[in-house]
Amino acid sequence: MSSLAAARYGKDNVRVYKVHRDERTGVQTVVEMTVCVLLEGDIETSYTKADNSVVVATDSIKNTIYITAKQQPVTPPELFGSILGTHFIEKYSHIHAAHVNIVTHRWVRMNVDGKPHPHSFVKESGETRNTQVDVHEGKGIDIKSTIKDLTVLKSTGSQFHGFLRDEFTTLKETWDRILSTDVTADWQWRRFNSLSEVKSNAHKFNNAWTIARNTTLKTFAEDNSASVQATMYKMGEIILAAEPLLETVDYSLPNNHYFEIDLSWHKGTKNTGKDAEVYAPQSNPNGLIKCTVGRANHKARL
Ligand SMILES: O=c1[nH]c(=O)c2[nH]c(=O)[nH]c2[nH]1
Repeated sequence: MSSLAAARYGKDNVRVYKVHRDERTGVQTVVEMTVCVLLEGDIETSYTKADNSVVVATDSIKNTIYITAKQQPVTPPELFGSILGTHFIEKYSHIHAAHVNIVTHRWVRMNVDGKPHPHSFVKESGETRNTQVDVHEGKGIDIKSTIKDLTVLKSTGSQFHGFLRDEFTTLKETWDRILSTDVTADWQWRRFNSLSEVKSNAHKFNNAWTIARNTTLKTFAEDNSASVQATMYKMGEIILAAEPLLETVDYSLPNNHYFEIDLSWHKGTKNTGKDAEVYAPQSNPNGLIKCTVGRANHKARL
């Protein structure tokens, strides 16, 4: 005998673009996002008894995403996700949770001849702004915001020494190395009790994103890094201190290695240590360093 232990379903990879046209100034603003909505509730019989009467078709879920984007603001994404998720639990009495994931692509206004262009944009690298919104009927709304794939490199100002040495160690200590990573930073908001509470705090979402991004870049650039671990912890501390509604800040940082190349085989060319100029960027393997920074009263899960 088996039973359904868990189930959720919905539409993934729904690509949506919305333009706002300011008729007065002629300035247009665009948002492009990729949305996933998964629903949970009294839907067991659709799996166990082929009962489709409880199924809100994933096609209808996609349509709802489009209609909500038309009728409601799509920024900040945390607000749009909350409005969308709340719609499903209010509209369908047998749906008890909606999980909304939004990836917002970075179309940044072009500067042409030093002036912001009214309707032309450039996509800035692979970086995205994401949010995961989980709306739980009768419990509230959990929101996590994310910066994903913000790729950075510093050519000095990073060290790594004093690490444990034993019979498995070959890595040399360094007081000056290249540091590069693809930043994933998440910040978890304390639970919102209702959609109206999300709405009354909506101005904080863009602000927190700006703080998180600026803090990540500034700390990365300015910290004379003892390790990825020590630098990422400093970032998390600063972000938590700046926004009281945040419970935790998470970082996940691959250490994208750049290896020195010994070129002494060519006419005694010096290219190591203080003479190193030409390096070999590595794609794998890479270090992967993660942490969650919480408040002092936050229970650690180490
Ligand atoms: O900043 C670092 N942290 C590590 O844990 C580690 N391990 C390693 O080989 N290089 C590095 N660098």
